[in-house]
Amino acid sequence: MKLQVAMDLLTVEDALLLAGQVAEYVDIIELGTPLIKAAGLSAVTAIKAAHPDKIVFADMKTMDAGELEADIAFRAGADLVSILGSADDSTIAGGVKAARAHNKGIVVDLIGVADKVTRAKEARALGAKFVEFHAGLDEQAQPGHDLGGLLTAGEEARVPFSVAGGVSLDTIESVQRAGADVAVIGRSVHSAADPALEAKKLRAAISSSNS
Ligand SMILES: O=C([C@H](O)CO)[C@H](O)[C@H](O)COP(=O)(O)O
Repeated sequence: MKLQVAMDLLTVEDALLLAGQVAEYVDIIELGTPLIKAAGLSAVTAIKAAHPDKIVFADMKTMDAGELEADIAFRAGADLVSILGSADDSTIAGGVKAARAHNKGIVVDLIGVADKVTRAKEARALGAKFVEFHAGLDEQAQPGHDLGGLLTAGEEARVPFSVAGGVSLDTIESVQRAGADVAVIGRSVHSAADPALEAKKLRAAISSSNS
């Protein structure tokens, strides 16, 4: 299972600092949606230039104009770009067309989708590299939120998938047991007192479960 760490910060400087601290332990560096909205796609370019050996994920959360938005993110240096599962099929297909032109990938984010299993299969059939079973920050803040539902849905869908939604050191092994291809971590790393140490522990937790 790959480890994806989300730079959910607001400036390129802060993102570069965090990426520098954690890159050694991480497979995929995500430029979070708030960062892209605050700083623009220059954030993607800066991170890819600093970490050319890492997979760079632009969390665009595109809802329309899939081909155009994916194209500008790939041109900026992204290897993976997210499109929302709630978007029209043509938006996902447009993003996939751009990804194929750049030899890159689209990730379909199932945030807010009620029937995640069905939409995951549809997204994969449309050409998504993988789908993200995701409970967003607002959903996580609601009483009774539990990662378990996402993991069960991911297992059931039988497509390549990532899991995002408050994943931490306490839960990363359950994400791996569910068969996820990627664990996405935001606050557990960027809000940690020592982000590098947290990323190192997450990497170790994955590695020990592999053996
Ligand atoms: O995608 C995210 C969210 O929608 C804000 O843009 C986060 O990167 C994702 O949820 C991972 O963050 P945590 O939930 O804090 O682990």
